[in-house]
Amino acid sequence: MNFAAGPARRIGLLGGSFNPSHGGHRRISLFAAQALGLNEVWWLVSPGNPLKSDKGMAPLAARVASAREQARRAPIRVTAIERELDTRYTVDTLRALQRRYPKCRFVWLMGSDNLAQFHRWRDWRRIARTMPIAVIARPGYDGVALASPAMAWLRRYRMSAARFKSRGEWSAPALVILRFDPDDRSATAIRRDDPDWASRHSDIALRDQLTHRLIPTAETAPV
Ligand SMILES: Nc1ncnc2c1ncn2[C@@H]1O[C@H](COP(=O)(O)OP(=O)(O)OP(=O)(O)O)[C@@H](O)[C@H]1O
Ligand SMILES: O=C(O)c1ccc[n+]([C@@H]2O[C@H](COP(=O)([O-])O)[C@@H](O)[C@H]2O)c1
Repeated sequence: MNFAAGPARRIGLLGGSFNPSHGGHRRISLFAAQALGLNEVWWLVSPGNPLKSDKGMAPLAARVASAREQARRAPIRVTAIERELDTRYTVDTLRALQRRYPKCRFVWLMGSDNLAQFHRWRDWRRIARTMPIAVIARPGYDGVALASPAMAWLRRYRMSAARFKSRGEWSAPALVILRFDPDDRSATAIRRDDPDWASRHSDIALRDQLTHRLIPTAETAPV
């Protein structure tokens, strides 16, 4: 990607299954962008969460299509770049992204449900040393996240969103907890209420495939 000379672009990375994507993803991304002073948020639609079974997981193309729909007209890029990078573990993905986009500054975004089990991720301390982390409060998970093994280690690196936003350079580890009017939407609830969501998105995915946009990378994805 070519960037004009000038200050580094500040990018939030939200990895997820997006099975399917929902308004909560959009809302937390826009909120994080505003609170942290980000230029963009990139959604990394995961080929497969290493801790989740494939059972009930819709095809990647349908999940990407649902994410595109949610990201419309927002400074959010939808990518399935892990497929292109051939990475599955976040630690590997983040290293590869930093190598590929040296002019970007990245912050890893996740909901507090993921902080609660972050200590189970491969090389999670290395992830924290690779880039700052911002955690978005999620109804029902904040207590368990704050009491989690990862939080016991991360809390010494905690800083306010205002301090983070005003910093020219970012360093890691750094942890920002973002609190806002919590959003209780979840993909689990959508799958329960609308089990056929993926078949509708398959048509969109097929059309995208025909126009060679099935799996957008960060370069090709629309802003
Ligand atoms: N309502 C929400 N509030 C805060 N964070 C959220 C919310 N929904 C999703 N996230 C975060 O967005 C990222 C991607 O989420 P994901 O695609 O797994 O959706 P989900 O709703 O959590 O799915 P599922 O219900 O299948 O677990 C994760 O870091 C998750 O914690
Ligand atoms: O790297 C790991 O060990 C790891 C373990 C669990 C989840 N992740 C990543 O966490 C992100 C959120 O996943 P999910 O399924 O909760 O939306 C997604 O990018 C996954 O690839 C990563």
